[in-house]
Amino acid sequence: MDIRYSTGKEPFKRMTTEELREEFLIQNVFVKDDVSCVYSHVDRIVTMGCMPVDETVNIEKNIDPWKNFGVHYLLERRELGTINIGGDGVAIVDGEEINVNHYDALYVPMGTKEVLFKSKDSKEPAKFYILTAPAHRAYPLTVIPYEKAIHKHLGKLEDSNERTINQYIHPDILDTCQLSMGLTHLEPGSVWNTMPAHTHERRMEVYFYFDIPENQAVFHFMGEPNQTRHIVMHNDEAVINPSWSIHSGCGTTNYTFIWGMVGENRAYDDQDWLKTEDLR
Ligand SMILES: O=C[C@H](O)[C@@H](O)CC(=O)C(=O)O
Ligand SMILES: [Zn+2]
Repeated sequence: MDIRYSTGKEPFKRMTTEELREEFLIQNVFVKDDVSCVYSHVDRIVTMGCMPVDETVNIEKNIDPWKNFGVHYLLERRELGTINIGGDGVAIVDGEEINVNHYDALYVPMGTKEVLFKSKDSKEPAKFYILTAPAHRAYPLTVIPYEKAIHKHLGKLEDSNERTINQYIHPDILDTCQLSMGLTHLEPGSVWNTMPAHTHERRMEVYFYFDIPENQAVFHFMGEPNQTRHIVMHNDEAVINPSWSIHSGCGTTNYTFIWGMVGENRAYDDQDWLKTEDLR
């Protein structure tokens, strides 16, 4: 398993492009009939991708629960959230088949012994983007269809940031131990996400960028507000943002991304807003 031990604010200032990418960038998220897995020591979040095409795929496929997590199965002491950005799919959770169609999310509680994913049509495979984090109790297994998410329309075309924030795993929808998750879609002509930028000292956040056409990219900005660096993101790539880091991107075109947070609280609005004029 790919393990990231993370870095502090001071060494961050001196990191090269390669070092930044090795530490924070997650590539090859979706591999046919396989599961990718990156363990970050930032709040112990694990970022995974599962793209079942011809097979029914067990999320533990590339995991040794005892060696990697010191438990007997992945979710013994963890909760899981996933959003399917591909074709319609099915999750099989401890034997129960659950439809998780395009743009639907699923929350799987701590204590779940087995999670399998499959696609309804191998010509249009499902793509399950997954986050898991340490948990202390089991909340109910919940499907959050796209229609049930909270849809927040924000920004304006004049500021190049007209977008819809779709909150799926959010306190107003369901309880979780620490996971929050949602999907933000930018309108054509809008390229900036999360501007004005913010940090949230109490939570870390992973961004997963997709719907980026070939030969286009998103410049993801991170680092302390007065020490920003960028990572150039291509399609289906994720980036780990520690709590002290801003996380904001500008694309060469519009795009979509999934954000996921874990840490101290789940209050979405507990953000430390920054003045754009103070960014460096
Ligand atoms: O803490 C919240 C997260 O950074 C994102 O939800 C922000 C976002 O999707 C956006 O402004 O476009
Ligand atoms: Zn944030």
